[in-house]
Amino acid sequence: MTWTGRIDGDGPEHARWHQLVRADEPAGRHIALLGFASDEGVRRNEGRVGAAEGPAALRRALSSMALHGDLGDGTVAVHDLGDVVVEGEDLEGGQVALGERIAQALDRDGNALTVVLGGGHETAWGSYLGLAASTDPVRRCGVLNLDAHFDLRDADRPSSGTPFLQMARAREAAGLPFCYGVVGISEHSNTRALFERADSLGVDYLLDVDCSAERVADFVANFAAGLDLLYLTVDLDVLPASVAPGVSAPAALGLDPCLVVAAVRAAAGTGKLRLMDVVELNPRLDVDDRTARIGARLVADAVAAAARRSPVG
Ligand SMILES: N=CN[C@@H](CCC(=O)O)C(=O)O
Ligand SMILES: [Mn+2]
Ligand SMILES: [Mn+2]
Repeated sequence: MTWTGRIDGDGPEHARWHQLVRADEPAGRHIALLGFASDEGVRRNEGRVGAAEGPAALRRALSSMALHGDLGDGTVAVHDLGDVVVEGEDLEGGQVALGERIAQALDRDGNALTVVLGGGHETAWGSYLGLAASTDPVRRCGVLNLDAHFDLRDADRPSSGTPFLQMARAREAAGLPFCYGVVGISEHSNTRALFERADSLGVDYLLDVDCSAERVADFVANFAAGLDLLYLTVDLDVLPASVAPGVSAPAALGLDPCLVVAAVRAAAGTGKLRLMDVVELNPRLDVDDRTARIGARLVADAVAAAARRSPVG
């Protein structure tokens, strides 16, 4: 765990993440952070590996960011639970371990938000396992994905391209609805078969070319309206390649970062956000840590919003 950086002083007015993140279990209200060091999903999906180094790069980018309000004065703690590491090709074992750690984090008294630092988008299946193990099944959960891709691939084995089809099938097997929304879909990066699968599953989506501040805010509000709990998953390839070069599949167009910030804030602003992950950061491909920095910024925005709110049950 590397939490180091600039120090301007000890008081809350100088607070930065590296000064306040702790590894011991907090007694009161807190945000939990957990890394998923995994390359195996992207490797299986024929992508460019390196996402296993994502959690460390996101922590480095968060380290010197300023903390305000209840986070800055330590009233709301940030608890770093370390990393779940995928050993060799055992992605499934890693996802089960991640799910167990997430469920424990979500079930701790005072947990305001749990944030997972990926890993490729296979991280999302571990996130789902954790949410499903922690949550009363009658509660209405929704999965909101900010992504250029549906990741609804039907493949021989799980990968970074399959997590949301895995969720759809698990929900169907349990007799539960699957509420899945995606903001930022690129027509050119998803085949007709994937659009047809999305339609057959009743997926709500907003195309990249149709995203404006108003439409993104409306989409998130409408998606969350009928839900009790929200899980937000952010694939950094939803951003333009100039903003997020450090991903396996950079976007030719992508969403303006202000729109992605607006979507994250809208999701956190519903008061229903319990779990978030940021995925697909590949530090080997990054330029000046640009991708890590915008990923950290999105985490920081969600964490700040969660710290301002009462815990969601
Ligand atoms: N998580 C990755 N999803 C994309 C990758 C596409 C690509 O590599 O070009 C997908 O499988 O569709
Ligand atoms: Mn993607
Ligand atoms: Mn994805």
